[in-house]
Amino acid sequence: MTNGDPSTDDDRQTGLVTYSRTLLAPAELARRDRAYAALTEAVRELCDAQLRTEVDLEEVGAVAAEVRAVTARLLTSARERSFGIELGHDGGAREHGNAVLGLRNPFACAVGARAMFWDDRGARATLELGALYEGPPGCVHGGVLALVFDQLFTEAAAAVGQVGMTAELTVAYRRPIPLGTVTVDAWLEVVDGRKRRMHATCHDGDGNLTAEAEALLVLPRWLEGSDAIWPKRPPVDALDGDVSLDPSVT
Ligand SMILES: CCCCCCCC(=O)SCCNC(=O)CCNC(=O)[C@H](O)C(C)(C)COP(=O)(O)OP(=O)(O)OC[C@H]1O[C@@H](n2cnc3c(N)ncnc32)[C@H](O)[C@@H]1OP(=O)(O)O
Repeated sequence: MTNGDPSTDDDRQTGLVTYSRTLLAPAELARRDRAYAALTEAVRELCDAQLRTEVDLEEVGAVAAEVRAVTARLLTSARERSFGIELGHDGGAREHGNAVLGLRNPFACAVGARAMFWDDRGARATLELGALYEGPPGCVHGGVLALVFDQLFTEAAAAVGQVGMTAELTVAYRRPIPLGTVTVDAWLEVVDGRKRRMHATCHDGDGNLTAEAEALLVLPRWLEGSDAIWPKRPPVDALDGDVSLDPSVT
């Protein structure tokens, strides 16, 4: 079974999680990552522009035709299915299709330098949630925040070597979150066999606590004893300095 991408080897199946290993040299991998990251950012900017544009309808029609032409160009060579998990040379996961942090996913909101980092206690994301993520007028959609919490729990669990799948997720929304900068911190509280109990907070750009979340992650039975527990590491446009995780945002 192959994933349709000649730059990776055959897929490995571990329970439900399918992953592949890159065959590309590190320098070539980095070159490609930068190119795809630039394309993703350009598409994200397009999405924001199309949401907010007020150009006349004739121009809207012309732009729609141009965008369809560009889409057809990209599809002249494309994977047959979703990105999945690809392992890099260091064994780290390249989850480039991930809905929150995927380098090649224009919907992802935790992409880019300083967006996501990990330490020996958990994970933090500092995100710019703009007009594309609106729920209540001028505020972040509650479901988008739940999505971000879910990913942060996975990141925090991986950072401390206690991966698991989300079995339960509870969010307490304490105050509306203005669109703009939000900071989410997640950490492990208790390990009980295959069960990991997690906690997380969300602060707005002014440092106000806006939401808290709890989750139960369970290491699936089929993943016990597997080597598919990958290290976390900075994205391609790596952090430009040491940033330590502090659960209390100041
Ligand atoms: C591994 C990293 C992959 C990346 C993860 C990315 C993060 C995500 O978004 S995950 C996506 C959303 N979540 C899912 O799809 C999970 C779907 N559910 C499942 O796959 C399974 O139900 C799973 C893995 C949670 C548990 O299955 P399984 O390994 O068979 O566990 P099982 O033996 O039934 O239960 C183990 C323990 O967990 C408890 N448990 C399991 N599910 C739940 C639950 N929903 N609520 C409360 N407790 C639960 C059981 O009661 C049991 O407890 P105890 O040991 O005290 O008896």
